[in-house]
Amino acid sequence: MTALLALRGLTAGYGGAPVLFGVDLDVPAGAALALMGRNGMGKTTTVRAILGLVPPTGGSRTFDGVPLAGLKPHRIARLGIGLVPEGRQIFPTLTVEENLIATAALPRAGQRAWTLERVYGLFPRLAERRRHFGNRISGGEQQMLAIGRALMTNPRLLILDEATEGLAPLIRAEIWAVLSMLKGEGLSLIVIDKHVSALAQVCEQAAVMEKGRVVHAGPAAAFVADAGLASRYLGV
Ligand SMILES: Nc1ncnc2c1ncn2[C@@H]1O[C@H](COP(=O)(O)OP(=O)(O)OP(=O)(O)O)[C@@H](O)[C@H]1O
Repeated sequence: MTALLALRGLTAGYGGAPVLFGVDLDVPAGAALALMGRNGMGKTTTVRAILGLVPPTGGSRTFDGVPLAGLKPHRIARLGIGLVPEGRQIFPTLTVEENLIATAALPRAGQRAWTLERVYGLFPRLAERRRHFGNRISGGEQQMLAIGRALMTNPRLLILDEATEGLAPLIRAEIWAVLSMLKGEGLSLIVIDKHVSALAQVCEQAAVMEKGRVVHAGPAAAFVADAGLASRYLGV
């Protein structure tokens, strides 16, 4: 089966300093992949390189069989890759509703479209805060907004970079429940997060990065079950 997203030998860096040294990664359609690794190993850079936000210097990226080389980030996003970026990047001077509308894109044929109502159904707190400015809502609400905003682009693959970082346990649980539901509806996911057991509840696949390469890939449940792997690769 062709992967929805396939990376082969992807290299990238910042200002001539290489960070990715040949990343190989597959995300089959409908699958959820946990992307793990210690700080600074290249997870965020991989995500940024997928979207062309950091220009790759070598290797290949394909999404649904389409080569991404040479495409601008907004074109790549329009193919159906939604990003919930590290740090949320909410527009502070737009309201919750305006944030959701700002990036909305048309669905693909046969896709059940994301609407304001559907996002509010997923996160009722956002409906209550719809007229509040982005910088006047809590961190948890901002994270829900970042997810809702990415969903409004009608993605086929949703990438979440540290989406539960710094959030209270109850809010984290709400976000994990939403991710499970989205996966259940057939959305493909790449999830970067430090909470390994929660990751394994949502993701069936795990990949671990070390120094700009994927050094382990396999079932997430097996990774969690083997304390030696977590200790070796994550230091936990
Ligand atoms: N904008 C940047 N300019 C220069 N170097 C950077 C930049 N962003 C990241 N790096 C470097 O690239 C390497 C990989 O960072 P990256 O953020 O991709 O790692 P990560 O696995 O996502 O870790 P973290 O969990 O800390 O975000 C690190 O050495 C980091 O210092």
